[in-house]
Amino acid sequence: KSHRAEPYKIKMVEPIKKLTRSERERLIAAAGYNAFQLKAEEVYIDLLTDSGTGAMSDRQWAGLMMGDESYSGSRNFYNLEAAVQQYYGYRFVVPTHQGRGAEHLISRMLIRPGMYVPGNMYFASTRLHQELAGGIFKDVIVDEAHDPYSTHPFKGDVDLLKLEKLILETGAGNIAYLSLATTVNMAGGQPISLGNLQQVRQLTLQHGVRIIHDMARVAENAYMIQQHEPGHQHKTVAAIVKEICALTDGAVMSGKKDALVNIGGFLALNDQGLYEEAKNLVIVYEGMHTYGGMAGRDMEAMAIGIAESVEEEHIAYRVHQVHYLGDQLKDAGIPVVNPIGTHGVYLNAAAFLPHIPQVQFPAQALTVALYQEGGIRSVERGILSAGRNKETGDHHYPKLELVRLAIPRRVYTLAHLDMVAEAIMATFKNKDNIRGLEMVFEPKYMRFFQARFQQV
Ligand SMILES: CC1=C(O)/C(=C\N=C(/C)C(=O)O)C(COP(=O)(O)O)=CN1
Repeated sequence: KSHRAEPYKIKMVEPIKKLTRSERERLIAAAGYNAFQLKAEEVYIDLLTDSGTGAMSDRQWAGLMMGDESYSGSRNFYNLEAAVQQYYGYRFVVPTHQGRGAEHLISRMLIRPGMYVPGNMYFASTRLHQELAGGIFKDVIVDEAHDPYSTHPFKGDVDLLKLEKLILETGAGNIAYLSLATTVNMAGGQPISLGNLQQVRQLTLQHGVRIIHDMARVAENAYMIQQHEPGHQHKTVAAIVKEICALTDGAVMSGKKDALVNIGGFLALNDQGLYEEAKNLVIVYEGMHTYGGMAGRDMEAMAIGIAESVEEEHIAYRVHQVHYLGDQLKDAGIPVVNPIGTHGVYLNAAAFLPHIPQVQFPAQALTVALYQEGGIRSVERGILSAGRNKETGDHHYPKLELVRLAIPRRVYTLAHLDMVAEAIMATFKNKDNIRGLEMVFEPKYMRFFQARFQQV
């Protein structure tokens, strides 16, 4: 294995400790068998999410001291606006407190009840905001994305036939926009190819359908295009990022992933009219359009993080680190989603625990086992996260029953990931003793955050 070293040295540390197994068994039971309910200090290695958990650089920390906390017209807003224009190419920027703030605004602006919102697979908060605005999500991703065994290198691709069929059946006027994610989180952190995006753009322009780009992990997606899509290996990640953005009409961005901040996001648009509308609507929900729910210092840190996110050494190491863990697990015969994702390794819980039926939440049961075994916190990406069908009230039954091991940016070293691999292998050896779960408390929205369980 190419032991590529971290492209940074460490200046500040945060001690972590590992509790005893009996302490962990007691704590996860008290948490209703839901790792979201654990206190962070009860977790040894926290792979719950790569969102907002990254480490900032010395320049970003210095940027916090440059916070201009003026209520309106903050210097940091103009720096953020300039960074978005320079690195992403969008004309207008409306800051929001994080990604779902932008999702909320664009859903209210573009969706009328009954309209369709096609997308390359769903993301929980994105789809919820679409549905709260009366939209109907339609999955138009390629079939391979729903197959954990397929090694298709760009599972984030849109199936052009599915999209065209929807447009012709419903009429372009009934399509609010195409929600296009780079990368696709729920498929296992899978990228879209530039070739597919160009074809999607051609089809949508033909019918006058907007593309709104969910760009939380666009730098990782660009890296996969550079590395694996023929014809792009001589381009910089920064150039590919701009090419991707140029094929869309606007974007919602959670700065908490690729842009390396702990809070922050924005809505970016090219259409002046939509921008004026967003500038007004943001006041209602996020605050003035020059701060959008963020302190000036946070906007400065995000402007700097955007520039850092496309640096070649940074993004190459970031994805390499994820593949370092994924390849170890694959070599050990652990069932993982192929290809290995760009921000996390996804365990195929259905294959890991074939004795647990989907209605007993096998992926959730596996997250519990990983915490008991190694103090590792992971997240369920299966039937629990898929929620209930609005019409029937029954669970959605996704083909993908996964556990995501999301790797925070610039936080853990390869040695920590060796510990994670060891714990997963030990859990796999012991898998027949893992029991299913039944839900004893089910929240109304995005139930996976606060649901509680007991063991079957
Ligand atoms: C693709 C995508 C996401 O992954 C996303 C949030 N993801 C989280 C929190 C995660 O754990 O993956 C969001 C919402 O962003 P937000 O967590 O509100 O800043 C939008 N799009």
